[in-house]
Amino acid sequence: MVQLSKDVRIALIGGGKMGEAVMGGWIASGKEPAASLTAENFVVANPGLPRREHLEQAYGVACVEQAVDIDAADIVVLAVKPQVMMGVLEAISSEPQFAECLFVSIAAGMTTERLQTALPSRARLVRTMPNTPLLVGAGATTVCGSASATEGDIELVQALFSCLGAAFVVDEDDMDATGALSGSGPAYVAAMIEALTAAGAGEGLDAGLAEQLALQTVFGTAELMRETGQTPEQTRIAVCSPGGSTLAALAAMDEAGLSRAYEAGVRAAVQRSKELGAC
Ligand SMILES: NC(=O)C1=CN([C@@H]2O[C@H](COP(=O)(O)OP(=O)(O)OC[C@H]3O[C@@H](n4cnc5c(N)ncnc54)[C@H](O)[C@@H]3O)[C@@H](O)[C@H]2O)C=CC1
Ligand SMILES: O=C(O)[C@@H]1CCC=N1
Repeated sequence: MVQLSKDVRIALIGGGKMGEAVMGGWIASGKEPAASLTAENFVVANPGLPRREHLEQAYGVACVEQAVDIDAADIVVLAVKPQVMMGVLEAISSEPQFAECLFVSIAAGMTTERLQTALPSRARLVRTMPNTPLLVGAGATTVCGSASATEGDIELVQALFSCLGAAFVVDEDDMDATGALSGSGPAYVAAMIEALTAAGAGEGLDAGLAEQLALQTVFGTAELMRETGQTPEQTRIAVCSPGGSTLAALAAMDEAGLSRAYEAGVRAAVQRSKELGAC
């Protein structure tokens, strides 16, 4: 098992939604290698004062306005939007405190080749694609190395994100597709719950009840499949009585282009990731 020194210094650049979720998850985690991490191990750089005040109050972490104000770091988590990433890296690339850091990017689309051009020459880099359920310890994160990352770096980052759910090492060529599937995926599932709620309300159900039924159905189906090891196909077939209402529903959904809609959505997200990577 990979270990972290209890004095490890982790800098978070970008204290927004995902940065907070990752840092907060590590601080709260009882799992190795995050178990020993406390607020003392972190410093956050974020230009907006309200976010800094929130993070200081909620976690007791030290916050600074700009990344150049960070005085020391071993690991740097890059949690800014792709549109500002290169500017952030250029501002710190010649700062001596970052010269030998392990950088961990969570940004959509930005390739390790591109990021590495703006990093200090001796810095190492691992790229990840997490998702928002890591807020509740149920994230899905993909991890890939770079030309500069060691096997130990990749193993450490996978282990750290495993503290926040499941983490899978993949080839970098698959990162945009994994972002389009699991990175954006919570939005698709939430949109499905919204659509089912609206459809139930359209059939006369109370909207609050319809939403609770849709949510519990998504949760219960995922639990059922995880606990029994059923495949999606087995789960689907088990619900479909011959000549029954579920088969009628799936046929109508197919006719309305549901699976083509998922294909088109994931393709659009991959395309947009590639555009963001070129920002
Ligand atoms: N929201 C999501 O579900 C996911 C987001 N991501 C990636 O996470 C990254 C962050 O996204 P969010 O947290 O959603 O965005 P966000 O907008 O909530 O957070 C970004 C933070 O960066 C700060 N920031 C802007 N310029 C800065 C600078 N020069 N130095 C330091 N901080 C700066 C902003 O003030 C903001 O607090 C993005 O690269 C995104 O692609 C990855 C997976 C999922
Ligand atoms: O929408 C986005 O660009 C980010 C990346 C994956 C989820 N949110």
